[in-house]
Amino acid sequence: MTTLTVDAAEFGYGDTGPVLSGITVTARPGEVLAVTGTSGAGKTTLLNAMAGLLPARAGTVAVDGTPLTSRDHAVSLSVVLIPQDNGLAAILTAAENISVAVIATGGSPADARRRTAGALESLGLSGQANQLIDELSGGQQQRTALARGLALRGDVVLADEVTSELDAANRQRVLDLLRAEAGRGAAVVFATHDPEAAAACDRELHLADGVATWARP
Ligand SMILES: Nc1ncnc2c1ncn2[C@@H]1O[C@H](COP(=O)(O)OP(=O)(O)OP(=O)(O)O)[C@@H](O)[C@H]1O
Repeated sequence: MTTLTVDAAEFGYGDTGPVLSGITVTARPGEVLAVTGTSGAGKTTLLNAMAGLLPARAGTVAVDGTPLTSRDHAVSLSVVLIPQDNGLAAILTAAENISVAVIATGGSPADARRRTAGALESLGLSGQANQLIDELSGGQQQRTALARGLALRGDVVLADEVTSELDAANRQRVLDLLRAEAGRGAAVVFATHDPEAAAACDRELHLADGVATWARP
């Protein structure tokens, strides 16, 4: 069971002013935490910082008390990021994208085969396993990225706008899968601008004007 804590943190880019400041939030095992806000509010900024991609200018981002130093460090602590832009390799198939990620994080080839098939099936993509990413629709690509994230079985799962291109049935399927991730003990953080999706989460942190407030603590 792993807890990710952001404490009195400030985040920004280059020498420009802060995007977010005074951010304090804990992602707890067994919970789905929604991070909401309008476009540009800083949802991706916060999730990238939680993933170890963006250092805090002030304050800390820590996993079980250990401050994150880099993305590699976060990966070693089982922090999985499902990025907004999918991050899939276009020259690989859907199944290969997932298998490579499982093997890169220490899984055996047999693990990779089993987890890839399971993750694709859970997202309704068994029929797309051997298609190249470029041959998939935007929503299928988004579900493939999610399948890859789920196959990694992270202790912390950061899902950035993973329902933005999905129809209602697939959105519900994804919300159920994020809930299942929490059910196996992961700390799940889900960035979304969709109020209905946020309502399905346990707590909601709202970002606006560079600060965070609890819409539902
Ligand atoms: N790499 C970057 N360099 C400079 N500024 C950036 C960078 N990434 C994001 N920003 C700025 O940080 C602010 C927050 O952006 P961010 O992508 O975190 O918002 P968001 O809430 O995820 O938006 P959306 O819902 O549109 O994805 C914006 O003003 C954006 O222009």
